[in-house]
Amino acid sequence: MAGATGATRVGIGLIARGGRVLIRRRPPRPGSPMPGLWEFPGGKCEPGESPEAAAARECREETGLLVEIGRRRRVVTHRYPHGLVELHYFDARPADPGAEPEAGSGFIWAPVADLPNLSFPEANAPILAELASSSDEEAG
Ligand SMILES: Nc1nc2c([nH]c(=O)n2[C@@H]2O[C@H](COP(=O)(O)OP(=O)(O)OP(=O)(O)O)[C@@H](O)[C@H]2O)c(=O)[nH]1
Repeated sequence: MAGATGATRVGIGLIARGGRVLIRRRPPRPGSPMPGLWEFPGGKCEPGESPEAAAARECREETGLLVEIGRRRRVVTHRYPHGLVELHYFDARPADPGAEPEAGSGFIWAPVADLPNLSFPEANAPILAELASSSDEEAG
């Protein structure tokens, strides 16, 4: 869905547990940009859908996990060659604290401290810096 700026709004879930977050490599899909980079679960808002609802829906569809969406950490507007996106990043956690992502979904629990060493889409730079600094605080 296009926002007021003409950007495509995207809801993203930072599903965290014990200092780790769920990420996967972007699968190679026909017409889908940036294959091979790591990503958080998320996707475009459907017409009339809030970024929060999109984040919850995409987390469910992509990881198989029912999640509780928490606070909106950050909104980033970024222009890619494939278009302008407005990324809404939400803290999230599995509704069932012991639940694991669906086998075959490709999602893994990555230590937050490792995220700076992995290649993500460039719009993720600010949220990665924020997550890395909060992991430093926890470690210190
Ligand atoms: N899921 C996800 N999307 C991200 C991240 N970072 C980031 O810039 N994006 C961008 O958010 C946009 C929406 O993601 P999407 O997964 O629905 O897009 P897509 O084009 O792969 O999906 P589609 O095949 O349904 O069109 C894409 O432009 C994607 O590059 C991230 O960490 N996770």
